[in-house]
Amino acid sequence: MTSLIPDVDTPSAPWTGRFDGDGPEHRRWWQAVAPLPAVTGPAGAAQEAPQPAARPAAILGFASDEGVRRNKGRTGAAAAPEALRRALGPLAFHLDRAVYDAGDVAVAGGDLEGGQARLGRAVASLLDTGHLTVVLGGGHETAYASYLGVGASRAVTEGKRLGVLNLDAHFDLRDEPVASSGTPFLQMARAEAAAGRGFRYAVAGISEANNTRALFETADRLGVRYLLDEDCSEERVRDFVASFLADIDVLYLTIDLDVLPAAVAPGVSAPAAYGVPLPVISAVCRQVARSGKLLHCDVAELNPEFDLDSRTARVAARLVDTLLR
Ligand SMILES: N=CN[C@@H](CCC(=O)O)C(=O)O
Ligand SMILES: [Mn+2]
Ligand SMILES: [Mn+2]
Repeated sequence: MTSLIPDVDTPSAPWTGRFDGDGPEHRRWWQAVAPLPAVTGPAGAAQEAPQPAARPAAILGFASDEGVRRNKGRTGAAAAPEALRRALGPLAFHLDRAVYDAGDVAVAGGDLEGGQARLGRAVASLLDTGHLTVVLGGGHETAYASYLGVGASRAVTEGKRLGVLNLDAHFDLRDEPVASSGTPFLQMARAEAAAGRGFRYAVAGISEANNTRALFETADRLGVRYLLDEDCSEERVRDFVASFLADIDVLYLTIDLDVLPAAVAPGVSAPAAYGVPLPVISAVCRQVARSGKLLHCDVAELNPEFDLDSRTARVAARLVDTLLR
């Protein structure tokens, strides 16, 4: 099968999960996900099912922890796309949309920038062919790769106002000589300025104790909207997200799993001492899914090496499932 997206270098691995039967009433993710079909290629399994109404989703893995390594964190996130597919596979499939797996972009030999460029081209091509794109990171350097795709998509280049909503304990606005998992949103701010566009960036879950005064000053200078972790009640976050959504046309949502409490998400580079409760994060995902503005999303920072009973991967899988409802 010819790939729609030449920049993807690893073919999709087969999805697996529990088998309860072939009928739609038994369907789980592993049975519903189909390889991304070529433009004129044979129909995938998802096309054999009754045609769902919603925009098809396309999943891409970004197998990278080069950004985490450069940011002096705990490496291992390069194995996350595989762990996330393994956690998604057994989930019961209740979605009203087709889901395709477009494979992985792997960062090799420390070439983070090359990998980000390739993922960006793949995302832009999938967006421009009508998909809701979902990237399974990768360290949070995934966000800049995602942005390259979103920023190059027709939706954004033709004038839709883009908003970037980050659920994260960290701003990731570091001003460093090299790109890393700590720099993606400053890179975006600069790229948006170069494109003559405003940068609309909001973060929920910021840990005051884990972001220096310099980072808060950068956030203020860039007009970043943020909510501290201790202020993330369900109601406050709902209002925060609603007011952000009101000012944009299309949303890129990025979930850094270290926004969750360490007991819920132990498998990350920097586990959160405080963290935003899972029901709040899950409510944001439902709110965003219902808004009709979600253009692209990703989950980042899963490190399977430090996970316990795949707890973090299971939580991430459930959030992805919620986002695609
Ligand atoms: N992706 C970003 N990570 C955090 C890491 C913080 C830490 O290691 O304590 C940051 O750079 O701020
Ligand atoms: Mn973080
Ligand atoms: Mn982050």
